Amino acid sequence: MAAGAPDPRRKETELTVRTLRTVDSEVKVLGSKSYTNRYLAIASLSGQDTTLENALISDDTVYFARGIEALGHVRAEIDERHETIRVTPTGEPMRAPADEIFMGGAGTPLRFLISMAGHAPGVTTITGNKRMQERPMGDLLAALPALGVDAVSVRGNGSPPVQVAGGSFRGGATQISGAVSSQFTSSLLINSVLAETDVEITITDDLISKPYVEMTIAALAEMGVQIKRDGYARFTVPAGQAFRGGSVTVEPDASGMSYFLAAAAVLGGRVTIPGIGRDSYQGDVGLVDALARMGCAASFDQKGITLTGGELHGIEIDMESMPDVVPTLAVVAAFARGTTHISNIASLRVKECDRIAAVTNELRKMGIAVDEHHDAMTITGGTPTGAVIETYDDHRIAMCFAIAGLRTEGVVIKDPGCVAKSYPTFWETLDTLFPDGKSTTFPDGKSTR
Ligand SMILES: O=C(O)C1=C[C@@H](OP(=O)(O)O)[C@@H](O)[C@H](O)C1
Ligand SMILES: C=C(OP(=O)(O)O)C(=O)O
Repeated sequence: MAAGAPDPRRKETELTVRTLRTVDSEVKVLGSKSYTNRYLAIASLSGQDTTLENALISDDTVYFARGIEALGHVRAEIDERHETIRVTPTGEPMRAPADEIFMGGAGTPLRFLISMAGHAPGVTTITGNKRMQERPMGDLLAALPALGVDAVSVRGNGSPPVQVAGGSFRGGATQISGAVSSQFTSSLLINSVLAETDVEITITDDLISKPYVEMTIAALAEMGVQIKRDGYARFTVPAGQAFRGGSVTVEPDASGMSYFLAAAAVLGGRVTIPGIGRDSYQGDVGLVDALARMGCAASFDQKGITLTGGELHGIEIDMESMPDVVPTLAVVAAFARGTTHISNIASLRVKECDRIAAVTNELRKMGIAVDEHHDAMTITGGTPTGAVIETYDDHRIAMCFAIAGLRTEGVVIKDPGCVAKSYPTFWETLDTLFPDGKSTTFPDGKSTR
């Protein structure tokens, strides 16, 4: 849905989700956050005029567009109505801005910008909101000096604010841990393209969230840049490659899609998402197979992805490669017969909130038994009851519990506007599932539209 006048619900303190008997809808979801971030980064380094079509225009991508512009070498023109972002060189070289760059809660953009600032002569200071100032950057900061870039955490705790001394991104060989976030590796891969010499990146342990690195390599290839690799152990970025500009089209967001697939799963209805298929590099498409294992029917064809709900039962699943859809699957598991064990998800503890703790707390409020482990969650399905859901300034907690509210009476979502991080039109899209076009009410029962 094209962004029109901003949805007034973004400013509410809480909303009650209306229940829905069933669903049979085609849902057009917004463009991918991860692809939009990658294309923005690559376009900004390319020296070419580049237009992103079907771009995600949300808090995170707007922070990134403004962050890139702060380095002085490009303009990023956002056209919300047409869902495009046009990146054009200003003709000026990159340079560290005098003011610090504030990136809000945008984790991937902030991590991409740290390495990018390595190309900007002078000292760039990059910070974010309160939660961002707790999120880890240390592995990335430790990997940059070997390439010629000094980057430090101002408070010495590995989190923003970060200061980057740029202008001598030489290249060479570096090492990085892949255990905390794949975004560090993606940040190095993208920004190494402008290094003076080849860059060799050795991953010192097991890389998590691998599909995101595949997405980075695919986005680079689409824009003319090749990466050499030895599996996930070593990547080489050859120097002196020419970028392709022009226009790129962002595919629908697989994490955003998850909420509407979950609606089909919990309501026993059917939802089709056009414009995305099994061949996507977005690892979150894997949720479709997970929901099929839980009893839904899935099909991938020229129409896109269709999920039809069925008798739900619990499963055992390792979700290391699709962390962002863990909260979605956990909510579906609350309605399933038996137990669902989700493993290998320690990275959820350092996202917009501690998502293992948040999902555990909020499902328990709905009367669902959850065992919380450091890197896992065990959910025993049942009949969830209505509750007031805290969302912890985390878009994904708001969106997945909204789906619980389609089936369970009395689910109130606090701070519904937090969806703007990745899905500003979420509530409007949810409206489209309802025959009367209204998915929410104010807590006094008055319809919002
Ligand atoms: O590269 C990306 O676009 C992302 C990588 C993932 O992070 P981790 O690699 O930290 O798991 C994911 O959670 C995030 O929403 C987007
Ligand atoms: C973890 C997320 O984002 P980021 O790390 O980019 O802030 C997310 O969108 O779920």
